[in-house]
Amino acid sequence: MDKDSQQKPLPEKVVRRHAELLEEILPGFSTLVIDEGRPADLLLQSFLRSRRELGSRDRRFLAQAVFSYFRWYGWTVHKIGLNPSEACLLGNALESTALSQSFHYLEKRLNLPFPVECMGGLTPEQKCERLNALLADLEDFQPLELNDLVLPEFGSVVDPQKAEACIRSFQQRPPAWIRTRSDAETITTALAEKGVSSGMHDKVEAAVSVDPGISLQHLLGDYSGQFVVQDLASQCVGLIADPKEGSDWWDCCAGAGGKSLHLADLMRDGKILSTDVRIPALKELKKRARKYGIRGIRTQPFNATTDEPFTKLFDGVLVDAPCSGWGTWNRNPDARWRSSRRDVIQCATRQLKILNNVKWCVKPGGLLIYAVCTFTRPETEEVVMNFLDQHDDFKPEPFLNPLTGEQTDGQLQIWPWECPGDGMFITRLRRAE
Ligand SMILES: C[S@@+](CC[C@H](N)C(=O)[O-])C[C@H]1O[C@@H](n2cnc3c(N)ncnc32)[C@H](O)[C@@H]1O
Repeated sequence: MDKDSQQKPLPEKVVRRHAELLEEILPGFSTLVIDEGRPADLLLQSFLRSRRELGSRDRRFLAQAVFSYFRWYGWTVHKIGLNPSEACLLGNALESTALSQSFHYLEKRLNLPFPVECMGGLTPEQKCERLNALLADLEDFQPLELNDLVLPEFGSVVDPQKAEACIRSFQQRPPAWIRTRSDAETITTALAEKGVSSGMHDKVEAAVSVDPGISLQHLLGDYSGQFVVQDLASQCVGLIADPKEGSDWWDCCAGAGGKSLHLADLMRDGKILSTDVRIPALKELKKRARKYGIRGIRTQPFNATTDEPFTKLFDGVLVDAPCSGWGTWNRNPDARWRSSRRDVIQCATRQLKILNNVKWCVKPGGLLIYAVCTFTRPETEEVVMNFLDQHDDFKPEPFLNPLTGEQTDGQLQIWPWECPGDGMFITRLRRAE
């Protein structure tokens, strides 16, 4: 049941407004996301900026509705052929245990040719079976399959043993993760005092999970320097890099610095050069480092595919490479309709290019860490295999899986359901002395 349905009844004009808002935005959003590849969250942000009169309840309703629309789009629009408002209603029913007042109103306005059942408690397979039974009598109906929830080419670049489990995990929003910078208990206690339940990870000491959609910055304002919002799989990258105290690292695709900040916290007194092609992201990184009182991070624009590598050598180089991002589809349900096998292949080419370019900056005996938030074979094991084929001075170095404590052979695929959270592939390579 969503938050609206737990609160006091909404006035009729609000539920009508919700239905009208969906009718207004969904057709345009569909075109922009599906045909032009624009991210749904940015479209929504921009729409909400243009409609300042909408309150937090309306915003929450729209965000939830838009994301559930894209999450089930493969069945509701592609396969069943519903119009956007109908598809949004069915998408919401598929992930709720009861329709909110606004969706109830929408249901009455629409005239779906089958009964709308709430299936929030069912597994994706059970939902599939139930919908197939409900829709069986519709003219020209083709039975739904789990595979319809992603593009047909999905299976061509993913381990066939894992493909269905991946799709299943995309249909559910994972928790949000915090990396605590002091002790996890202080943060979980502070959250409990605000009535928010949270969980500590049993292996990754700093990691705390909370329900998605909670405004942590707002709730934990007094503790703002003591935690970083960072997905659990992303925290594993820093733990696997395991930088030594006082060492000197280069984070060559640093973005806004999630991993640079983690490396800095882990190494204490070390030095990090954080580079990226995006100058605004580096400015944000600087701002975040100041907020956390972290010194020792220097930023510099750098194009890791085309710029000459530095002459300086580092104890470690982290390549958190630009990738297809398929590992994040449970958080960004529209992203699966904006990416293709072609993107995966292009990303893999760029990833190998980056590794080949920056490897010269790893000291003899130093580390090269390669990470991507995806699980497609061309961007993970194949990139590493191609790199190792060309550079026999680098060898995979075994490490312990931070999530389980089990030994790996130097590379780890974290699947989205394992954290649960983002999927991430991480390799630790040691350069020969
Ligand atoms: C996965 S994101 C990095 C996320 C970041 N490390 C973090 O933990 O927050 C990949 C980054 O690579 C950057 N990038 C893309 N192409 C690049 C290039 N040719 N050279 C350097 N950085 C690049 C993107 O701007 C993006 O910030």
